[in-house]
Amino acid sequence: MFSLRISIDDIVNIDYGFVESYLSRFLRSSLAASGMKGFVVGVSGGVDSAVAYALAVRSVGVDRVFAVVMPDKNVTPDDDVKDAVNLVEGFGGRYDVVEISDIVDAYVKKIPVASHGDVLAVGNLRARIRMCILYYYANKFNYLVLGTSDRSEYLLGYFTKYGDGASDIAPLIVLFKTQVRRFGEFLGVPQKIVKKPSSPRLWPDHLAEKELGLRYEDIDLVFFAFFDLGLPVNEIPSVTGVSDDVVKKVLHRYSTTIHKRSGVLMPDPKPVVEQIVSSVYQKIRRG
Ligand SMILES: Nc1ncnc2c1ncn2[C@@H]1O[C@H](COP(=O)(O)OP(=O)(O)OC[C@H]2O[C@@H]([n+]3cccc(C(=O)O)c3)[C@H](O)[C@@H]2O)[C@@H](O)[C@H]1O
Ligand SMILES: Nc1ncnc2c1ncn2[C@@H]1O[C@H](COP(=O)(O)OP(=O)(O)OP(=O)(O)O)[C@@H](O)[C@H]1O
Ligand SMILES: [Mg+2]
Repeated sequence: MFSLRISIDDIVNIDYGFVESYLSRFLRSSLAASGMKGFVVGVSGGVDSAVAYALAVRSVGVDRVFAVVMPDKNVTPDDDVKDAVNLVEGFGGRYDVVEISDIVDAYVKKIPVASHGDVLAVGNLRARIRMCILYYYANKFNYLVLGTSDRSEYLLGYFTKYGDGASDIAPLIVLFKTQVRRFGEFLGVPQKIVKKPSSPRLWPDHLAEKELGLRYEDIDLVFFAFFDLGLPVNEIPSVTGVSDDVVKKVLHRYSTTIHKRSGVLMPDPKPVVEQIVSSVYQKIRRG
């Protein structure tokens, strides 16, 4: 009997030339259809935004991409700012550095219930402040906000709702995190960034794999087996070598974050509309 085994190599060893031409066409045609003039992107010094930036520059030209580096001096390592700036300067790109700690402090001071001890709420606030700043640039320059989310983070719901999860266009959503790293190498993103452990930097020493209690290699194997191969959950451990506990943990994250990938919860307008329509018909019948 044939027994299927897959490893992370099956996922990461793909044709990145094909991926680039597919995503570049997508960026160019979406930009043309939108009537907007370019892309604005938050560049953090991490791999996702570096790859999104490099892809955009190679797709539409460096003059149509603006990078905004938005450190918070309380949580962003200086090295991240240097990596972000070096990346953009390496492409000859335009950028601003906007330090956000005063903005975060102003919110915390003004909101009666807020305190810096609310680690998650303040962390998410940082992500949402960055979103507001990016949309300022988008409005001002008639640009689209380029999202940086990869498929692993998206399926895990590992992003701030209406923070880094909010954008106009998100090309990397087709690639798992492990693939984004390889794609970064292919696009010429510096090794230091490609190899940097993922971190949202929403609080000091915040590391993605530590917070999740999961490794991206396992996450990507599980999602690939479940969504792309369509395997039943109980077969995933033997096919991927990922333990049953980890498989369940990954899929639990997916199922508890469905609200992050759907629109705003809205009631069906029909019952209210029907009342109005029936009174209009009564009026018509009465002449
Ligand atoms: N069932 C439901 N239906 C509709 N809405 C629902 C809901 N359950 C919660 N909500 C809403 O969603 C909110 C919770 O979502 P959210 O505010 O996003 O907050 P939450 O998911 O709790 O936190 C964000 C997570 O994403 C991670 N993150 C953030 C930013 C960047 C990155 C990165 O990888 O770089 C990672 C961060 O470390 C943290 O683990 C609730 O406060 C509530 O408003
Ligand atoms: N200091 C920052 N300056 C500018 N943009 C930022 C900053 N921190 C976060 N962002 C934006 O929020 C996005 C989400 O952060 P996230 O940490 O997931 O991505 P990353 O840092 O690019 O890569 P990684 O997930 O590997 O850390 C970033 O890609 C970037 O667009
Ligand atoms: Mg990061």
